[in-house]
Amino acid sequence: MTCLESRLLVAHYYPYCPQPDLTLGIGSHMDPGVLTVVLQDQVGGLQVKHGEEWVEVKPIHGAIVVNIGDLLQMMSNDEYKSVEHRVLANPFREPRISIGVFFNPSKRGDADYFGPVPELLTNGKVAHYRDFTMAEFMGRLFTRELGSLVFPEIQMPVGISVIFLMMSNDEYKSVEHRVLATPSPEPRISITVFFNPRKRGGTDYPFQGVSEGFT
Ligand SMILES: O=C(O)CCC(=O)C(=O)O
Ligand SMILES: [Fe+2]
Repeated sequence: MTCLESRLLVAHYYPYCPQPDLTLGIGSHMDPGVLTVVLQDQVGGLQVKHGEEWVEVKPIHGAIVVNIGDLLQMMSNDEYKSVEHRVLANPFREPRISIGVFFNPSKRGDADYFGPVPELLTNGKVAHYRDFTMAEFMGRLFTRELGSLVFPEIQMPVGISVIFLMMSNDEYKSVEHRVLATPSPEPRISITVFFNPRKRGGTDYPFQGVSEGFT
């Protein structure tokens, strides 16, 4: 896969902070690219968010930390999740040093599209993201909220219908949902595509589990 050719090395220096409770070394964020490889020294302070908890990434001599970024989350169609992380302010009397290498695609032309890789969209799997160019991606990078995906709005909600629920024998759940009345002065517009079986004859029983579901 050609999406790691561009590499950016960033060295961080976190000086001793006398009041570490009042600030952070690096605020909560998700790396935008494909992968980040981080080498940290023995001081510590890197944390990843796991559920609602911040978990320390303890320094292990010789070990590297590999972060999944937004692009890999989108290319993997959510098989891998971009990890929210931060660095605490350094309360120790020695500086903390870390080195991050950010891996990104180098193809940045108007015809170079990124998105869920087609190989992952077999067996009826639906793309959670639409394709986008790197120009579009970079354009939104600095306007996103920290700790959120670069393309939150590109994420397409996929509703699982009752028929699909029965065909999957409850592997997938039909999702109850609603739309609030819009409080903003501008109208809200959304477009929904409903996918359904075409065969509707009295003898068409191609849907495994459907008959069971109706009994
Ligand atoms: O200093 C670290 O351990 C992590 C730095 C980081 O998260 C980043 O550069 O994106
Ligand atoms: Fe980071």
